[in-house]
Amino acid sequence: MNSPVDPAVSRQGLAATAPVVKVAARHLDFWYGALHALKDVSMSFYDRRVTAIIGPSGCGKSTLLRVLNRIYALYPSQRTAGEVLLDGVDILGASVNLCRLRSRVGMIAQQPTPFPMSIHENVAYGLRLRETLPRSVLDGRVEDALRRADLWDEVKDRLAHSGAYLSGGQQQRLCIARSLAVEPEVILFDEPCSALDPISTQKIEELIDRLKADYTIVIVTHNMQQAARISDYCAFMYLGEVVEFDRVDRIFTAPHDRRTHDYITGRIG
Ligand SMILES: Nc1ncnc2c1ncn2[C@@H]1O[C@H](COP(=O)(O)OP(=O)(O)OP(=O)(O)O)[C@@H](O)[C@H]1O
Repeated sequence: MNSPVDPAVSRQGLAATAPVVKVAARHLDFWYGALHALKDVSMSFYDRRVTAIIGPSGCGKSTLLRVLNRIYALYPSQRTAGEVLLDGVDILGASVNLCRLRSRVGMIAQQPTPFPMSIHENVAYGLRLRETLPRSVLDGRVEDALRRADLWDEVKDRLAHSGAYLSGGQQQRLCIARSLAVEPEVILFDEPCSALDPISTQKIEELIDRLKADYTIVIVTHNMQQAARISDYCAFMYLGEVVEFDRVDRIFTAPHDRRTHDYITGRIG
């Protein structure tokens, strides 16, 4: 069940259309060994909305994503303090099933990373790990994920071919299909277009716009036009802190903090 409407949003008079909090970081700190990379981060990510995270290089954007699906837990020297609530339940707790968490919170990396296997197997792989399905059902789920990732028409006649021979943009959509196949609720995009040409970028942006009807989406981007085009909310990070979080139009037209203003006008970063 989802958490109640965020009080900060209600206060802004948005209650009639206020979205529901899906993920909430509360007083979150993160360390790479001795390096304090996230400092007292508190912010919410809303259901069926796109939230962009912007800020200069090294400010902690990717680190925040890595905490949201606990990928950092693979590295013993990396640790957190505080809470990250997913539907109100802290995912940083010791009892959390990390495999299940990473199905619920999918991650799309900067560089497309298809597995060294066929297009079909790329999408079927995660499904097979989770459940044993008859071939016809599995094929149907693979087709559905590829359709939702806007890739089906381009690959339906070569599902047995290697994913490595697709274009960069197609590979990125294959990775999105792979994530969608295991039925996530939240999708984290870490600069998903930085390695893509403008047409492939446009396709991914259109896809994200459609996906937000069903998912909570968080996107890290260096491209402020992209943040303005596709996000509903935006967080500006600086030196490990969330300096400002608001509706994207406010961030870009009337930021409250001088540092946000300086970043979006190109004075820092
Ligand atoms: N694996 C790691 N080990 C140690 N320090 C790291 C590691 N990854 C990132 N850092 C450091 O943590 C801080 C935040 O890095 P992070 O990658 O989250 O920044 P970012 O805002 O995503 O940067 P960019 O926009 O350049 O990708 C930086 O000081 C970075 O050098």
